[in-house]
Amino acid sequence: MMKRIIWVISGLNRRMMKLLVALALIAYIASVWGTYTNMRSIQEHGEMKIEERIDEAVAPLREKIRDLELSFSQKYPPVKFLSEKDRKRILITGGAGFVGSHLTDKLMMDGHEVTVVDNFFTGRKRNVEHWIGHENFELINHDVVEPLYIEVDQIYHLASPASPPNYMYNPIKTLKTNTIGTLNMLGLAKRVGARLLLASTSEVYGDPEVHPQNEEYWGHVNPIGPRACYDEGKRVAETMCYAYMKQEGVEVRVARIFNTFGSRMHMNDGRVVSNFILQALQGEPLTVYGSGSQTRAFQYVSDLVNGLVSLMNSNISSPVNLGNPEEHTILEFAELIRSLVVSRSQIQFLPEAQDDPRRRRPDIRKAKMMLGWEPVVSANTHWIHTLDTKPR
Ligand SMILES: O=C(O)[C@H]1O[C@H](OP(=O)(O)OP(=O)(O)OC[C@H]2O[C@@H](n3ccc(=O)[nH]c3=O)[C@H](O)[C@@H]2O)[C@H](O)[C@@H](O)[C@@H]1O
Repeated sequence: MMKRIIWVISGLNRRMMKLLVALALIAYIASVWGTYTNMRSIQEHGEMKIEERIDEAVAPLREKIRDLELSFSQKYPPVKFLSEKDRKRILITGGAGFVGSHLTDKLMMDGHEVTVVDNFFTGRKRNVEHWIGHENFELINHDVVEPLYIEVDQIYHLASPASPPNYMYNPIKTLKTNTIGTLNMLGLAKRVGARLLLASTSEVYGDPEVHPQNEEYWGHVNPIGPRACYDEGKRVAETMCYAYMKQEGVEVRVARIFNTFGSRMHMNDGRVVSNFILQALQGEPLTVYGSGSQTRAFQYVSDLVNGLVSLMNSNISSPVNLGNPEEHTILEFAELIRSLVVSRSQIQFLPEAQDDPRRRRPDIRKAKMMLGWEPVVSANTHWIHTLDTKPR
């Protein structure tokens, strides 16, 4: 009997055991599955959390980048689109200077690719800073006295100090810039097959015996005077252009630029326009050198820039005068500035500058006839903008 009971119990136990083992197995599998799914959800949750955190941290940066991109694309003056065929690669030496920066504006706005080269002796970065970062624009800090190797289609060679106090300050540097600098640029033009426009000057006529000055006149320059570094430097630069044209077939253009004024002239430039305006604004005496009977004719910078571009794209290789023939004595000019600024400044007569040209006025018939160019801006309305630095 006892055996039977034990057998029943053990039979029961065996079945129970099986049941218990099965249950334990199921529980184990369930728990393993649960842990696995739990772990996956924790992991997924964790990954999501990390992503969320990264997103949170990056979002303000993304916004900043978007703002920057927007401000970049908005800050440039409007630029025309030019097809590959019409778009030129243009180098402007002295492109951060007074005339150079206005030329840069014009060529950029016309849709060309512009490389400005300047050693910042008289040029200023801020004259072209509104183009920095634009895909068509490049600024290179370089002195043209050193050779330059770049690929371009046209070269506007403007690099040189132009104000008498500036060019007389370091006459050897002025000579090197106008001679070695011009040789380097003509060498570049020859190598890459570019056309070069030289910014020459009315100073090649010196203290002229012919009035008004036309392009046929050979000039009257003192080769050993204080202005010679500039006058003779520009004269030999012209000579170099025609030697390269004749011997190497380089396409050259020569603009003889007469007195020019406009925004971005530096207030310490030392030329008469900025001197008189600054003196009148500060109520200081207007410094007239000599009797003030010497004459000049002033053109506004936008007229000059249009003339330069039109000459570059013409087929005229001989020199062309670019200037406004409206002539004033320096004394008349001092009085005009005084009345425009409504200033109580006195006029102070100082000793005459050595070799100062007594008369200067361009004969612009050639430019009118061959380029269809003439000044359109009446100088009088623009004197006051001279010391502005903003794009205008
Ligand atoms: O303005 C320009 O674009 C030209 O300026 C200068 O030629 P310059 O005519 O001697 O220029 P200024 O220094 O402005 O002198 C003009 C006249 O004003 C007189 N001046 C100048 C400054 C001053 O404070 N007071 C004064 O009476 C000068 O003696 C000169 O007779 C440069 O030499 C040229 O290359 C340049 O093209």
